[in-house]
Parts: sequence; C-alpha cells; structure tokens
Amino acid sequence: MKREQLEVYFIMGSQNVKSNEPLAVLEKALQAGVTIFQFREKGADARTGQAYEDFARACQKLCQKYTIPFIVNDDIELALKLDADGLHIGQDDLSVKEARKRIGEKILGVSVHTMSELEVAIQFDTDYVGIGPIYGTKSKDDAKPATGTRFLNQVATNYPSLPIVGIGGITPENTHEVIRAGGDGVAVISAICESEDIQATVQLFKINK
Ligand SMILES: Cc1ncsc1CCOP(=O)(O)O
Ligand SMILES: C=C1C=NC(C)=NC1=N
Ligand SMILES: [Mg+2]
Repeated sequence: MKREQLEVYFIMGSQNVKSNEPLAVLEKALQAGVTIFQFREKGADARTGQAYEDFARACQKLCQKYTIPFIVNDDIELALKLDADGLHIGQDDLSVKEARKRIGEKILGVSVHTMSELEVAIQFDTDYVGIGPIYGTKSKDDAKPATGTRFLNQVATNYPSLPIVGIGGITPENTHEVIRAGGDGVAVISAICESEDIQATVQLFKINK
C-alpha cells in the first residue's frame, strides 16, 4: 500500500446513511475520487448474517469497479472469506500479532492512541495507523475524547516513514490541520455520508489538503 492511497479514506456502514441507499452513497464517493474504502457495519441496526455478507460483497464489487482498496473493519473472518484487500482493527479487536499472522500480506491498519500501542503496531508491520478522534465525532458511540492533532504530530515526527490517517470529526474545513500535523490522509464518515453534494465534498478534501 502506498501512503498516497490514504488521502481520502471513506468509511461507511448502513448505520451512517439514514435516508439514502448506502450503495448509492458509496458509488458516488468512489466516482468522486475517494482513495480507499472501509466497510464498517456496526451498531444496533447493523445488518447481520447473509444480509451482512451480501452487503459487504456489494460494497467490495463497487470498489473493484473503481480499483479502490476494500478494507473490512474488525471482522477478520469476513475479510478472509471475501478475500478483501485488508483489515482494520482497534485495540479491543484481535491482537495485531494474530491479525498479521492470519491475513498475511493483506493491508493491515491499526487504531492507536498511545506510544505503546503504536510500538506494537510497528512491531507487527502494520501498513498504516489510524489516529483519533482528532475532533468531536458522533459516528462512534464509544469514541475516546477528541485529542486534537498533538499525538498525531508526535507520531509523524518520530516515525516519518509510517503512513498515518487521522480520523474523527474531520471536514473540508479542518482537514488541512490534520495534513499539516503529519497525516498522509483523512478518514471520514459523516462529512461524506451526510453531504448534499458528495462530489464537491470529496474534491474539497483533496483541494484543502
Ligand atoms: C471510527 C472512528 N474512530 C475514531 S472517530 C470515528 C468516527 C469518525 O466518523 P466521523 O468522520 O463522522 O466523525
Ligand atoms: C477507528 C478507526 C481508526 N482509523 C481508521 C482508518 N478506521 C477506523 N475504523
Ligand atoms: Mg474495532
């Protein structure tokens, strides 16, 4: 994975797209030029069983149509079953060591909040780290307090060759702060899912870097 591929990292599950059709939102985001996609289907009304798998496959198929990496959040079984391009895990999911062993050469992304979590991620050859929430977010009900860009900047400074994506409350208006602090890109849910003009919003993330 090249670090430029983290530029506009779209994350979505059906729970993030209340009114519209999730696949239509995903296709618009792909047409608009998001550079990587994460399937993150979680929460009370998340799809389950066959509907969950079918929805994941439909998202994967769209990503293949636009040759954009398809990453699965948390669910390593699904990632392996679909032969996804990668897996993203948090600290409360399976261990980085276990994940790297089981997914082999696929893209492995890890959420980190402390230097010690970062060192473990690096030890097992993580492809990128997700750092946040940078700003307040309403898309993750158990999110930690917003940290601003301080920790992200610390990591970027100490590990210049490690690809980093910032996440949490990121919009076209504040994305430049995340990039200036050392992020290779920004991971976004609501600013794109709730946009009236997805094409324009995605372009703004690219212009406002
Ligand atoms: C998954 C996740 N991890 C930290 S904040 C967050 C949600 C980001 O969503 P939004 O871009 O809508 O703030
Ligand atoms: C929590 C997360 C942090 N970073 C990324 C890229 N995805 C996530 N789900
Ligand atoms: Mg998780």
